[in-house]
Amino acid sequence: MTTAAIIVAAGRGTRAGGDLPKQWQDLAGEPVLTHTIRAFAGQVDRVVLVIHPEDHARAAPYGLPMVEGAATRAGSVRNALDWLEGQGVTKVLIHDGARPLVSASVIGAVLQALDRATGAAPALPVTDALWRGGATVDGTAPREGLWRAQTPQGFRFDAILAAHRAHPGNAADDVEVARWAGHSVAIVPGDEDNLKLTYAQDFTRAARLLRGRDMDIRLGNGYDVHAFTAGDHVWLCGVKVPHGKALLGHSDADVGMHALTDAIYGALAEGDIGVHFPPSDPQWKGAESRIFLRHAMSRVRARGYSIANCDVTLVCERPKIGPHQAEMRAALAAIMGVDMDRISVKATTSERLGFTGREEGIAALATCALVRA
Ligand SMILES: Nc1ccn([C@@H]2O[C@H](COP(=O)(O)OP(=O)(O)OP(=O)(O)O)[C@@H](O)[C@H]2O)c(=O)n1
Ligand SMILES: C[C@](O)(CO)[C@H](O)COP(=O)(O)O
Repeated sequence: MTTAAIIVAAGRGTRAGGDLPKQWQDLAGEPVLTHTIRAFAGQVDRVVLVIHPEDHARAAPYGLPMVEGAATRAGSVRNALDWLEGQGVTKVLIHDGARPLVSASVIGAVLQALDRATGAAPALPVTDALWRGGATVDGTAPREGLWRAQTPQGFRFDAILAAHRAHPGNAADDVEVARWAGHSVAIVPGDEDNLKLTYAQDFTRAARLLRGRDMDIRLGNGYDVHAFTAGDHVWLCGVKVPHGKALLGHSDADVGMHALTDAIYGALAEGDIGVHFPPSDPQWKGAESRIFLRHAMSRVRARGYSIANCDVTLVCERPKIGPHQAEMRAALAAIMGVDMDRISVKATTSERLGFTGREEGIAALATCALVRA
């Protein structure tokens, strides 16, 4: 069984306006047609583009077979069906190049429905009331049983080829052609986001939907403990805090910064501090923990993320953290290169219970949210 998709992109987009036909206009940094073609990658065995002769050079870089369009959409479809004949195609999907947000699940549902039906197409029920009129409402129309048609519209290949060849022409879509030839067409659930770019304002909505779709949010947590040793200060969240003890560690033992750094590595699924800065490596002996945090931040940026927010909790009886809280937030924010309002530092005691309660050491927990838009 061979499946093919015909993407019709030979129209001139007169209703959308602009310097270029709508399928060549920019949508979120790429031509509309690039998004549409990408949606079919891996979904079908073959993709054929139907292109206006003037657009040949623009479409060539896609490296897909190109068929010349006709004066009408139906004529454009017919040219591609003729071209595919004899290539062993059993199921064909016919899709508007101007519907760049079609989802894999809609494509999959149409293909699947073709196992049982000659034709299948996505649609959404009409939910708004329907009126007749112009400047005023002159009447109403029942909406029950009415659907808003989308693409891809899918068919058994031989059936739709024969139907298009016999049809007198100018059908609005391929379902109309198939039904005219006597085939029944199953309706599969459409998708509100699968809009057709028809008018200029449709681009704004499509760009907003694409932005939302691409957003990626990642969460990480970190936990660290350091024991007290003899000394007169501790480093906590980048601040030197006078204290009757010091924290023991291979580096400067900044337990808060370590927990935060691990939370960031965790969000990226890139291990923890020990993986990037092995304690067995003498070069990190006594190292400032800000080196680790800066490295984690460089990984965040390299992967295209930014910090949404971080939250660090220090668990200790003493030193008291409150007087240093603002300075700690400012220090972390400066090292990370983010606004201070994205960084929280807070503290709690463990009610004198456990190792922190006995003042044998300090524990720290951190969470971090990364966002890529
Ligand atoms: N002769 C045509 C007309 C339309 N199409 C394609 O069919 C799809 C849906 O058509 P429509 O939205 O009507 O596009 P245009 O004809 O380009 O728009 P307009 O009617 O505003 O000029 C579009 O991807 C369009 O490129 C085509 O391949 N050949
Ligand atoms: C095929 C179609 O997308 C179904 O909704 C639509 O009919 C084609 O566009 P047009 O605006 O009707 O020309």
